[in-house]
Amino acid sequence: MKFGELFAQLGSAIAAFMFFKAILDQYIPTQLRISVGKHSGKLFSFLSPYIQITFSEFAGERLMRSEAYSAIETYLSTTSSAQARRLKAETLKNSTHTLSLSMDDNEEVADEFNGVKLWWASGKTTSKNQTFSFQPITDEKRFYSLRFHKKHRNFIIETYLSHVMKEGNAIKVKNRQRKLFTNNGSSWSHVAFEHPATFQTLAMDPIKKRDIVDDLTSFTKAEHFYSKIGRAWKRGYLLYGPPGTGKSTMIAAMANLLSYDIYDLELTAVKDNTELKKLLIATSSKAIIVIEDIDCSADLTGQRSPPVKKKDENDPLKRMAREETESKSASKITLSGLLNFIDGLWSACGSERIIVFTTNYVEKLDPALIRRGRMDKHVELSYCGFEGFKVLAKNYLDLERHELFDTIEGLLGEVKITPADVAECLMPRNIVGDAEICLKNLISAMETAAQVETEQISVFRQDYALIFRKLVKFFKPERVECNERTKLGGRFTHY
Ligand SMILES: Nc1ncnc2c1ncn2[C@@H]1O[C@H](COP(=O)(O)OP(=O)(O)OP(=O)(O)O)[C@@H](O)[C@H]1O
Ligand SMILES: [Mg+2]
Repeated sequence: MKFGELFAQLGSAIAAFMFFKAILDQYIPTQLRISVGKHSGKLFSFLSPYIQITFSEFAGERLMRSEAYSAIETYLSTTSSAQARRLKAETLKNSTHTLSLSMDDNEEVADEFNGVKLWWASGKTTSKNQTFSFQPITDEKRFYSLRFHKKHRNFIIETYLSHVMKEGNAIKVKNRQRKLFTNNGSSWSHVAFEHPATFQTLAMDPIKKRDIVDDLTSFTKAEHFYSKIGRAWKRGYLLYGPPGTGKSTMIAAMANLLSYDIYDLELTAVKDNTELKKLLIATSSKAIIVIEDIDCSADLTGQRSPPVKKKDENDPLKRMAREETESKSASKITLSGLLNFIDGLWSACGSERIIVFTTNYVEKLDPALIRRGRMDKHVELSYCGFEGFKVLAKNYLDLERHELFDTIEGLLGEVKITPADVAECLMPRNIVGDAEICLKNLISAMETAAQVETEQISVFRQDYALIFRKLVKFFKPERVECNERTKLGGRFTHY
């Protein structure tokens, strides 16, 4: 058949179809047609064993993107990148170097949960915008639709959908750019939090480390438990130890482990307890609130001013001085203000928060501040042990073993050296075959420290002997004669 004939036949078929459609449209009433359409849809869904749920990007008239839509989009990102043939890529919010992938319009991917198979499809509806414009503006509404067998209706609605929301939000929290806040008066300002510390790179006793990681992870899963026992969902950590033992590094590792923001509270910049309360209310959940060097941060003695004597009250100068002192002390944070911050009624106005105090002098702190229940976990970060050294050697030099390790283990048992100092010795200085030089540097630093320590002990003992002799001479002069003869002081110097 020639092409011209084929074209003519096709044209007459279309004309015949249009003719019959016009007659049908004219003689069959509109109501009947709509009703037939509706019933055929019902008939189809009655016969189909599948149920469909649609999640619109912008629900109703709201201008805000639907939380459910964006949680689904995040939840499906891994499945989409594995299955969809057409994907959309965009950079994550607040991040220029991380891409997020989602399926393009009109794609479908399959998912499986607890052995139940279901399908997610992406789609969009397009409508013309009513506003006047020379350029026709189209309004696109995107949606996801979920299709599953009707026998799984209850399981999907009650279990699967909440799993999708939870997972999607958890992935979002993990991917988001975290923030490091600092307080300026009663408000917070922030920068991006980009500290790379992790528990893997933290040098400390592995059993202690495991315990802390377990404690933190079970805390994040314990929402139900905390509400069951009637406690606010928060946990207090006290990190103490000498400078350079990794307290601040551990806070960064905690934030990275849990994907939390950090609120670094500078107590000295807070005017009073009211301002402290405002700051607390302004913190979000999934956050670590840190007060570093709590012993130096404020005068937290909790002492009240002594009662005013009657004669002082009559003296105008003394009264003025007292009022000035009182007004000054009213603009300071008190111990009770801080205790309220940690576990007063207001402390429960956010959830999933960790409060961390650090100090070099745990013995200086008021016991009320750090009692169990307030600071639930007390963690001592101490001088570098051999296990800690091995972590640093792996991090800094990529070394898991070396013949000098035995010497180092021996010296670490004798000398108090902080992980910060060990790390400094292990820092490669761009020399080829550097690792051994670094280890030798560390050994000589520890040998020097050991020598200094011995000298200090002997000086201390000499001083001690001198003081002892003076005391004895003061109380029992006749015994000193005897002691001098037996060279008591000299014996001390030979220690
Ligand atoms: N336990 C550790 N593991 C790994 N690195 C550590 C550790 N301790 C210290 N460092 C290294 O030493 C540096 C200082 O440590 P960090 O600031 O955490 O000490 P700190 O205990 O907070 O000291 P300070 O009491 O003076 O605040 C860190 O940048 C880190 O590189
Ligand atoms: Mg620190």
